[in-house]
Amino acid sequence: MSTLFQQEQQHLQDVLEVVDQQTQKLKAETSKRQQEVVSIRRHFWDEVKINTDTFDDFLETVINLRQETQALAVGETTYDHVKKRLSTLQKMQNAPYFARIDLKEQGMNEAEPIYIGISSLMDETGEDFIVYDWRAPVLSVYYDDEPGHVSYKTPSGTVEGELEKKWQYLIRNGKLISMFDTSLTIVDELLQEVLGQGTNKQMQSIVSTIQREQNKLIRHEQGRILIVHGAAGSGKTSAALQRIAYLLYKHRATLKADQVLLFSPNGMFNSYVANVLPELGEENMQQTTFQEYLQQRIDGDFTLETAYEQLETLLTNSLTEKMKSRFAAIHYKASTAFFAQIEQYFIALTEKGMQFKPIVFRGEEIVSANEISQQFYMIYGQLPFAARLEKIQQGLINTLKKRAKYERTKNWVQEEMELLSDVAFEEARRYFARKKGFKREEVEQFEMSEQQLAQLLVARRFKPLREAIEALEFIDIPAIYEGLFDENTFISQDEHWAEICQVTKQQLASGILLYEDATPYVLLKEWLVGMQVNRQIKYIFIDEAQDYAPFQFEVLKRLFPAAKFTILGDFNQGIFSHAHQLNNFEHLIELFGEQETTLLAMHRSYRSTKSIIEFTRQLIPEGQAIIPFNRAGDVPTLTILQSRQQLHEKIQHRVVALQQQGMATIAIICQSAQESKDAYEGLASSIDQLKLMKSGSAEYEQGVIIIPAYLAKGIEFDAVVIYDASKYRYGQERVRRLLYTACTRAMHQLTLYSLGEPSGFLHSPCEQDVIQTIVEGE
Ligand SMILES: Nc1ncnc2c1ncn2[C@@H]1O[C@H](COP(=O)(O)OP(=O)(O)OP(=O)(O)O)[C@@H](O)[C@H]1O
Repeated sequence: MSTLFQQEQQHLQDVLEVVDQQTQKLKAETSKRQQEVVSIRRHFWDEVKINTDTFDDFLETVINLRQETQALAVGETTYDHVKKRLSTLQKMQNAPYFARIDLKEQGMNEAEPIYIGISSLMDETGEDFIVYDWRAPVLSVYYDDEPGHVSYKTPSGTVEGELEKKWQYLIRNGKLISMFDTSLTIVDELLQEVLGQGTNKQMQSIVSTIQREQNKLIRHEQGRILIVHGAAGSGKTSAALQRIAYLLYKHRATLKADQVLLFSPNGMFNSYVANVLPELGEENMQQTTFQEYLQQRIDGDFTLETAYEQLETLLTNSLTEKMKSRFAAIHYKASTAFFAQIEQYFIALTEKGMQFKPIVFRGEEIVSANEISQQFYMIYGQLPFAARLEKIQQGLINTLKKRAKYERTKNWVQEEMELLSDVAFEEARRYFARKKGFKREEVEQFEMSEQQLAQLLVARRFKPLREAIEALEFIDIPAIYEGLFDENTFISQDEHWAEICQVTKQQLASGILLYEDATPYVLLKEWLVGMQVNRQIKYIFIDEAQDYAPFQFEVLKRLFPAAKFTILGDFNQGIFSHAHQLNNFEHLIELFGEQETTLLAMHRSYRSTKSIIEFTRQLIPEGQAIIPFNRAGDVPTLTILQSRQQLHEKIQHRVVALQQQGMATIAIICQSAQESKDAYEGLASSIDQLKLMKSGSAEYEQGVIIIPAYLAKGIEFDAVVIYDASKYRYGQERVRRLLYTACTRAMHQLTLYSLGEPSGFLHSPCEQDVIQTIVEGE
C-alpha cells in the first residue's frame, strides 16, 4: 500500500471523527430542541390569557398570542434546521467527501488541498473548512478545469490560481476503497462503477461524478431561458436536479424550494425523482404536470382528454380520413400561428362575439343572456374589456340583492321554514344571536323572528349564484371557444382550416375536450376572466420538453412572468404528434429573444452500455452525433418469431435468465396501452409478480413490469425487453421515435422480439451489425 494511500486513509479517519463528534453534539441538540417545541405546544394556552373584556385586555391577548406563536415558529424552524443538518451528517458518515483539488491561489506560497463533499464541514473553531460544499464558487474549477492556470468567480470578484492536482475517491461505508489522480489521466473508473450498478427504485444524485458539459447546465446563470437539447441518457434530468440544488445553495438567502417548480411528464416520474434533493440535503421543489394545470383550469367545463389518451387513440387506430384530419388539427392547434389567431379573436371580442349565460333562479330567468350582451356591447361598450365585465358583475350582484329581498315573502320560503329540522333551526338561531352581539352564554335568550329566518334561507339559496357571478361564470366560455371555429369568423392561412372547424365543432358538442384543444381553450379562458399569473415562482424546469407544443410555451411564459426557465428535452424522443415536425428548440429563441436565451447541447450518453448505444443511435437520423460512454455489455438481440405462443415462451425464459444475471428492474415495453394489456394477459400466469403499469400509476415499481413506451419515458431499467418490434407495430415514420425512446430505457441489457417481419427501422442496425438477429422457425 502506498504511503499516499495510507495518508489519505488517515485523513479520512480524522474527518470521520469530526463528523462523528458533530453528529453526537447535534443529536443532543435535536432532542433539546424537540423538547422545547413540544413544551411550547403543550403549554401554549397556559401562557396565553384570553381576556376580551375591554379593548386593552383584548390587545394584550393578541400580543400575547403573537409572542407565543412566534416562539413556536422559531422553535420549529430551529428544530427543522438541526434535523436537516443531522441527516446530512449521517450521509457524510458514509462518505464525507468524494474528491479533492490542490489549488494555489494567487499570492499563496503553496497549494492548499480542498476536499469536496455533498455539504461543507467546519473544524471545531468554526473558522476553517475541512470539507467544502460541491457548490462553493471555487469548485467550478474542479468540474471545469484541467491542471494549470485557472480562475473562478466569487461574489467579491474573480480569483486566479494554479490548479495543481485533481483527485477522486471511492469511499464506501467510511472506508477508502480507491483513489484516482484525475489530473494525470482521464479516468472513468468511478463513473464506470456508478453506472455499472443496478437501478434503484428512485433516481440517485450524481454529485460525485458530474461531467463538464453537465456542470455548464448546473451552474448556468445568464438570461431568462436555458434550453438543453441532450441525447437520451445524457443526464438532463439528473443535471437539472443538481442545478436546483445548486440554485438553492447559491441563492439560499432569497430562494426557497417552493419557489422552484418542475413540470414533469407524469405522477410516476414525480415519485421517481423525489429522492435526489433530500439526498443532497435540500428540500424538494414543487412538482406538477401540465395535465394537472389544464385539469384545474378546465374545472368541469368539459371532460378533458389526457395527452396519453390522445396518443393511445392515434397509435391504435388506422390512418383513416378522419384520423388524417385529426393529425392536421393537432399540428395547427400546437402552433404559434394558432396562438396569434386566438389573440386576434380575443381582441375582436371587444366588438362582437361574446356569449353569455342567463342568470337563472329556481328555474326562472332573472337576467337574460341578451341583456348581459347588450350591457357589454352597448351600455358599457366604451370601457375596456375587463372594466365592462366588472360593471356587469356589480350590476348582477345588485339585481340579486333586490331579488333576494323580493323572494323572502314567497311561498317556497314559507314551505322551507316549515320543513326545517330542529338542528338547522337551532343553528340559524345561534348564527343570528352571535351576529347581533350576544355572548356565548347569552345565546339561549335570543329569539329569532320569522323574518330573520326567511332572510337567512333566501341568502343561502342565492349564495351559489352570487359566487358564480363573482367568478364571472355568466360568460359562456365554451360557446365563445366554439365561435372561434365558425368558418366565417376567420380566414386562416392553414389549408385544413375548414376541415378543422367542422371536426372541432362536432367534437365540442360531445362535451369532451380533446387534448389539442385544452391549452387553447384554457388560454382563451385565462384571457376572458383575467389571467391568474404566478409571480412567486422564480425558476421553472420543464423536463421532456419535446412533448410541449410551441403554443404551450407561450402560455407558460405568460403564467409565470417572474420565472427563469430551464428547458430540457430530446427531439428524438418526441412521441406526441405535434412534435413530429420539430427537430430542435430553435423556435423557442423567439420566446424571450436571443439576448435572454442560451442553447446547450449534450451529446454524451451515460445510461446504457456502449453496445446498446451503438445500436440505438442507428435508429434515428443523425444518431452518430451521440457519444457512448465506454461501458462494456452484451450486444442487443432481435429474435424473429412466428407465433404469439412462441413469443410468450421466449419472453418468459428471457426474464428468468435476466433475473439470474441479477437484473432487478426488467421492463417489457409495448407500443401502446392496448398492446400492454394484451401482453399482460398473455404473460401474467407465467411470469411471477408481473405488474402492468397504466397512465394513472403513481409509483415506479421494481421487479418485472409491462409498460407502454410513452409511460416509460424519462425512467430507466436494468433490462428492457421490446415485446414486438415488428413492422406491424413500428411501421410508420411517426412511431420511429417511440421505438427509440423504448430502447434507450435500457441500462445493461436490451432484447427485442418481433412477431413476423421486423420494423424497417431495424434494417440499418442489422446492416451495421450492432444487433444480433436470431430467426426462430415455424
Ligand atoms: N455524471 C453522471 N454521473 C453518474 N451517473 C450519471 C451521470 N450523468 C448521467 N448519469 C446516469 O445516467 C442515467 C441517465 O440520466 P438521466 O435520466 O438524467 O438522463 P436524461 O438525459 O434525462 O435521459 P432521457 O432523456 O433518456 O430520459 C441515470 O442513471 C443517471 O444517474
